[in-house]
Amino acid sequence: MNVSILGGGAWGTTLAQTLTDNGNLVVIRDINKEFVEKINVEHVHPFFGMSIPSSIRATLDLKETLDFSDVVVLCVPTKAMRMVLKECNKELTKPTLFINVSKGIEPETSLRVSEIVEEEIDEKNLMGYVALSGPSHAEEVILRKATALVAASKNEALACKVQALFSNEKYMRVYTSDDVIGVEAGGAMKNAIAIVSGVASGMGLGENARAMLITRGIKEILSIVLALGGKMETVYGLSGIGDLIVTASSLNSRNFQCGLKIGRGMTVEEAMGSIVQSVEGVRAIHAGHEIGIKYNLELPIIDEAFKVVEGKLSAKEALHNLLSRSLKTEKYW
Ligand SMILES: NC(=O)C1=CN([C@@H]2O[C@H](COP(=O)(O)OP(=O)(O)OC[C@H]3O[C@@H](n4cnc5c(N)ncnc54)[C@H](OP(=O)(O)O)[C@@H]3O)[C@@H](O)[C@H]2O)C=CC1
Ligand SMILES: O=C(CO)COP(=O)(O)O
Repeated sequence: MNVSILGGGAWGTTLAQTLTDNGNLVVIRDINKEFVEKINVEHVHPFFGMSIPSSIRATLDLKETLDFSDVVVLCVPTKAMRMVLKECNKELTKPTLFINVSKGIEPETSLRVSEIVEEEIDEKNLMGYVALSGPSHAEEVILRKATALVAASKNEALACKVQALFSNEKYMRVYTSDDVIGVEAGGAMKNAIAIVSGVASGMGLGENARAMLITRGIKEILSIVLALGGKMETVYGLSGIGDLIVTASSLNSRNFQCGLKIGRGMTVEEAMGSIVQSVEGVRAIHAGHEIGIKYNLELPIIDEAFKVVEGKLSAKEALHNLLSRSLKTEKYW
């Protein structure tokens, strides 16, 4: 098959390799001329520097990319998603399958990517939508290390199509799901908790504190996913707890690194500015806080994290607030 990828950063270029390994032809569109040249001329991954298959082509031209295929992988940061989709809708000439691999919630609207696609892509241009997510550091997938993902769609046939497209017996196993909300919301909110976990490490708190924040963070992710209409079982799966495990305790995670820097004393702006690649979690903290207000959810960790990223509270004060809450029975739903 021909597959188009929008966003040739760490993840987009890595998935291009997997798709190529599976016998597909891939064109990547990126706005960064340097990345495009690295892929086309040097045949190397723009971030990781290792060789990638020479058949992968990159271009700055959106129309050329959309004309290449009726399967489009969305891999730009969520903050750019609406703008990119608006541009796509103007150029599309056929019904297209959108596969979203970005993990975020839109800042101003708190919408998930499937909702942005519905708003921006005309019905005549939309074949369907699949969210593909799970514990998958690009740094490992580019080395073809064993990884599992979940492909979620309201349309079972399309979820199966994406499962077949990305699965590779040597290193990639894809499951299907019908819970788009659960996969998208869990994938976004795990980034919020990964930042919190990084902050705890940066403050010099121990592994006990990190385990506490991750475990109680799962409760908050669950509350958000259920409030938005997702399923509990999805939170327990690859896109929820699975991705939280890989993100909230790894230096490969940009979100964890961002938290680490905040915990060591950088401002949020300094921490974000020092990481070249996309960090989605700060916006996820804002979105989680807003969703909590809208649905009247108890989200102590996310609410304290919100005050920290807003500069209203130090991480130390936030920790004190969390520890001094009224004592209660442990409950998860
Ligand atoms: N890295 C990983 O391991 C994984 C990442 N993800 C998710 O994938 C998404 C992308 O992450 P990742 O690839 O790591 O991020 P990167 O920052 O590495 O890449 C994003 C790419 O999108 C481009 N881009 C930014 N804005 C626009 C725009 N307006 N129009 C077109 N292209 C744009 C960037 O160009 P420029 O450099 O010029 O800004 C860059 O090439 C995120 O949501 C992330 O959570 C999911 C799974 C794994
Ligand atoms: O989502 C990821 C791994 O599954 C990547 O996480 P970071 O964006 O924190 O690097």
